Amino acid sequence: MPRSCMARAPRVGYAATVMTQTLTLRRPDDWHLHLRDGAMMRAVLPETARDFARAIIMPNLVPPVVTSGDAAAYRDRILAALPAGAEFAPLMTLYLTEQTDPADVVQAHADGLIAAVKLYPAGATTNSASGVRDMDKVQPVFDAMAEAGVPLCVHGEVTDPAIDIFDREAVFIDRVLDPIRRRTPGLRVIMEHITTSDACAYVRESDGSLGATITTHHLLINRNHILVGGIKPHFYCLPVAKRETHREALVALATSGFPYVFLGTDSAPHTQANKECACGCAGIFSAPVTMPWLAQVFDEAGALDKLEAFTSLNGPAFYGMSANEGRLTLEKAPPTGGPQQIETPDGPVIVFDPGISLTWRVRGAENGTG
Ligand SMILES: NC(=O)N[C@@H](CC(=O)O)C(=O)O
Ligand SMILES: [Zn+2]
Ligand SMILES: [Zn+2]
Repeated sequence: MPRSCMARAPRVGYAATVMTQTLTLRRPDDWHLHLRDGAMMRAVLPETARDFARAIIMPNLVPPVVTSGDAAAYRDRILAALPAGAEFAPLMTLYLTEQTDPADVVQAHADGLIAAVKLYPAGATTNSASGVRDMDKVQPVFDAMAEAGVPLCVHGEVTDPAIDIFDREAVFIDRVLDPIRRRTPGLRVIMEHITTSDACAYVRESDGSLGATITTHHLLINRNHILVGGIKPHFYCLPVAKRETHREALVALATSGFPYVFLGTDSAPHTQANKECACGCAGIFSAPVTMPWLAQVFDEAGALDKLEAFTSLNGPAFYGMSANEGRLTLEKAPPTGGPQQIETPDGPVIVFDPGISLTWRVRGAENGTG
């Protein structure tokens, strides 16, 4: 990739102080992850399984994971691709369509096959063409989910072409999300990959039925990183990064210890060729470097004591699961120069690099049950 074109961040960088500080956390989980399928999945899966014990697996394959049968087959392909000795559990999701059968959803959840259902407004993001156009058509599914306690993960952006791309998340809250929640009492909702102070304010009002995930990259980049000094396709994702005040609101919320906010990396691999082209795909691949970058963000915010809540405690609590017994240790020391890209048979996938120096690294993981 054209490293010379990578952002030198216009905002103040982090100090590169070298100390022998360590931080041991319960092993983290990733509550929003794209593993894809086939050769790409085999290439990226070890990058998540190394640091994370569990991940919510996004269902936006082509074709999508729409039935319990699809989810079981996809889960088996993931388990078969795990490196020997890896302790990693994929938490499966179903892709909500206007044809989704409420009974299939409820049964799949009762069987422990799925952890959640995913709502993509049709056309909102990568591989969302089969998503929902008319929310009324899926109300019976929402009602059944509320009754059975099945969480709903949401890509929260409107697709109305009249709405500016930077406003699509805030408008979604008012026009779509809040109405769904009002007409479906008891429905547990996760607003995924939030990017705005509007979403932060909305989730802060939660009574426990609404949670939110925040990605690694939205804690580190703003829209200037994408657009100033040349267009940077590796910083392009959806929802698109917003202005700096929004990033600051996200950091404040993530580092606050607020119980209904947790990590969802949205690590979304696309090949370099599919990112660096005339119509580059949305998605940032952060799995290999997420934990060091998060340590740096929390360190800089003076909130290292809140990192474990964000990565390892709040998510399982929201989903009604136990925290992991294993541990992950990070150390404040210069990174050992991990790979800047992952090789796949389809071509390289570039690893997220916000263009400032990284001062934390993962020392290692100790597994435990759970
Ligand atoms: N976040 C992204 O920019 N892309 C994701 C889809 C998504 O999570 O919206 C992908 O599948 O590539
Ligand atoms: Zn999304
Ligand atoms: Zn995603």
